[in-house]
Amino acid sequence: MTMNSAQPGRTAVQLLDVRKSYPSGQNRVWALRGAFLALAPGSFTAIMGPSGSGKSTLLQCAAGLESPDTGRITIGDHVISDLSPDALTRFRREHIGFVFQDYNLVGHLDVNANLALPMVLGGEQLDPVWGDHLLVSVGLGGLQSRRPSQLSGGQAQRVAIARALASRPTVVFADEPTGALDSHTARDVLEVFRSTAERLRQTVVMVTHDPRMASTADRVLFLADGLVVDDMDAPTVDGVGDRMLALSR
Ligand SMILES: Nc1ncnc2c1ncn2[C@@H]1O[C@H](COP(=O)(O)OP(=O)(O)OP(=O)(O)O)[C@@H](O)[C@H]1O
Repeated sequence: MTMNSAQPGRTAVQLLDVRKSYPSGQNRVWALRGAFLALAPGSFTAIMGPSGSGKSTLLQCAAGLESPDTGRITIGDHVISDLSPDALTRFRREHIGFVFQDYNLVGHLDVNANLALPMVLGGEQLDPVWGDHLLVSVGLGGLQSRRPSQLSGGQAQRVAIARALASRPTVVFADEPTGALDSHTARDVLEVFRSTAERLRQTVVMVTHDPRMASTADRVLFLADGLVVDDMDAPTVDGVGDRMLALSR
């Protein structure tokens, strides 16, 4: 399959010729210059590329957090780039999870309240049995009453992962979810993320700078200058490292 051959409905995430620019003084800087991608349902994909190549912009556009200037973005059967801002917010709440690098937990709320927060903001309740199940799945059973300041970095990121999964989204995006963790904790957290998402049959898209993290994915997409320039199935640490070295030259 080429990167742009998949049809809507048979992919979990599809970008067709997505362009995105930001104002920069009198000019505009092009973060995405015509990005194509098609990701299979249930797949775990890593996005890599040199600094400034457009990884975060791609993730934010695909997750509906930023609007593209032009191009089409599809999640499942829904063309989200055509949705009104209100409809997009509703769609995001129901179908999309997002894990931020710096956890984004609310300091004065305990783990349980942080877990439920996105759903509560959307006017829904988190089923407590499901909430407990998620926390146990990410290895945090019994820590429901802790505040973020009473958690290690790895534990805080596990809460952030559980929170992204709480509404049972079909797709979970993660922007350097292990970037703030030491390598041992990072591997551990990623394994929990992967196995939990696998059990829930979710599609995961993760930006990372680390070839070791990328090599745990089913597939790695490489960005350069706002374009998806390469992809690698069954990645290895050395293979990913070599490809990154070639892109940085
Ligand atoms: N809000 C913004 N305003 C202006 N320019 C932006 C904005 N966000 C991104 N850019 C620019 O768009 C380009 C792509 O940025 P982006 O953050 O998507 O790249 P990246 O590959 O994620 O980089 P990094 O690995 O350093 O995080 C860069 O030139 C960046 O400076």
